[in-house]
Amino acid sequence: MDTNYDLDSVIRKVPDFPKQGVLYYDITGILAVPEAFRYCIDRLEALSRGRNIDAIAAIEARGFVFAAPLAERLSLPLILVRKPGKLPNKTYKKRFDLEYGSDMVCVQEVDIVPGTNVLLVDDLIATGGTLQAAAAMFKEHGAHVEGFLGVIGLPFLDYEKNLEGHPVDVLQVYHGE
Ligand SMILES: O=P(O)(O)OC[C@H]1O[C@H](OP(=O)(O)OP(=O)(O)O)[C@H](O)[C@@H]1O
Ligand SMILES: Nc1ncnc2[nH]cnc12
Repeated sequence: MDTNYDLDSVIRKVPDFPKQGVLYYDITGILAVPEAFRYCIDRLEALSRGRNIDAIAAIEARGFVFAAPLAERLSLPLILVRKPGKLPNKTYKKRFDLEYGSDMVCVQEVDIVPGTNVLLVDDLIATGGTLQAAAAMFKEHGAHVEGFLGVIGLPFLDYEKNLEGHPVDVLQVYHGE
């Protein structure tokens, strides 16, 4: 593993996107630098190894980018948690509030296997609302949530409170402007 890559140096900060007053943490700067991207996947892998995980659940869209290589490295099934209207077949749905709006997460019914332990992965955790809704959907249908992983964490938006009860790990924390 590359030791201690400075992720902050490649995360682009964009004021007032997607709306006034939001400082947007843009992970495309990570993806543009192969060593930085590899470092993220190495770290996420190290945080996941040795745990009792049966599947990785990835949150659309930016969460897919990190969860997919992680699932492949761990040889675990990858479950896509998507926005409405994107998944075929029967789906479960859950509405939630975002830092900048509200949205809904969906998963194919066939992808939730009762009794399995699922690790939920996203690029950024702000309020935790997205992961909380996704986790509720898995739990309501009999799966266990093993924990949450993110690349960026914004604890000033209270995700620690909203996701309490399960381990939450992030690689880079920001404490606001
Ligand atoms: O912790 P929360 O307050 O729920 O916010 C975090 C979520 O918001 C962003 O997704 P966004 O809806 O912007 O979608 P995208 O990944 O498709 O760009 C981010 O990728 C997380 O999924
Ligand atoms: N400040 C932020 N930057 C990037 N993605 C986000 N998702 C929710 N809040 C965000």
